[in-house]
Amino acid sequence: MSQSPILVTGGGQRLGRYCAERLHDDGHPVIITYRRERPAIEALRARGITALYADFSSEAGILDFVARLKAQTGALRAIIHNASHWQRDEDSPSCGEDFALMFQVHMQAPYLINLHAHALLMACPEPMRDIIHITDYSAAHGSRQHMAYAATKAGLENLALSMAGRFAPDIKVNAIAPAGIMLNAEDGDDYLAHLNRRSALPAVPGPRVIWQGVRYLLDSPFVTGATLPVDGGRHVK
Ligand SMILES: NC(=O)C1=CN([C@@H]2O[C@H](COP(=O)(O)OP(=O)(O)OC[C@H]3O[C@@H](n4cnc5c(N)ncnc54)[C@H](OP(=O)(O)O)[C@@H]3O)[C@@H](O)[C@H]2O)C=CC1
Ligand SMILES: Nc1nc2c(c(=O)[nH]1)N=C([C@H](O)[C@@H](O)CO)CN2
Repeated sequence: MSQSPILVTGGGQRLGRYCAERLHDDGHPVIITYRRERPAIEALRARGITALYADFSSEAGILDFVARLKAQTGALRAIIHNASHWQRDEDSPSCGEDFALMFQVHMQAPYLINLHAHALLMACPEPMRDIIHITDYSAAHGSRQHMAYAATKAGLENLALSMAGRFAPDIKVNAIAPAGIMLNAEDGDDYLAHLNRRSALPAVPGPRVIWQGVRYLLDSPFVTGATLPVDGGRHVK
């Protein structure tokens, strides 16, 4: 039986790309979304991964993507909502726009895609179907420097709870709440030290720990409505 594809939003780099490549290695057909054409996207295509353009910054952009997704496939094994805009709370005139953008990407896109792609998941003939929301440790704990980001990730986490109840028993819906997984180019040694001070286990483990969570949730027939913390035990530090 040919397998139905797994959709990874924002799969062109870092955690999303790593999970997309491991899913492909495991034999799943994979569809990723990207905004910016670049060599990494071409490299993924060369591996046989389908790349669809998507800009989730507006409802029209989300619905445009859904239409192209439906033209691409008649079924989905899973949807992994990884796409994210990470922005500090700036004391600037644009802070309202920043909040709105993170609402669009972290909440409206997963909400609309899950509802409009529900039929694609239901068309999957495999025994299990999944939705996984990649949230953040800060969703349950807040963040003094990333309030809008944390609030919209909390909304994403709450959507997973609601949709787990709405879509059961046909589709499992879970969240993974990471913290301090990968650094960014601008992060220096002082920031790494900061992350290690906040973590009970050595911080910045890299994307494999998120992939392990994704694989676990996809393979577990009895887990839904859960949030898997992948945060180095930050809450016990
Ligand atoms: N890295 C870490 O340590 C942690 C990560 N997380 C979460 O894990 C997930 C992956 O993290 P990471 O790989 O670092 O994330 P990145 O910020 O590196 O990548 C996010 C992806 O989302 C896409 N994206 C951003 N804005 C939009 C938009 N408006 N429309 C469509 N796509 C968009 C980007 O696509 P493109 O590049 O094509 O523009 C990008 O590839 C995220 O949800 C993040 O919040 C949580 C805690 C820690
Ligand atoms: N979309 C993103 N969200 C987050 C990132 C990121 O790079 N992109 N990074 C974090 C980490 O906790 C950061 O502190 C270490 O790089 C949180 N969310």
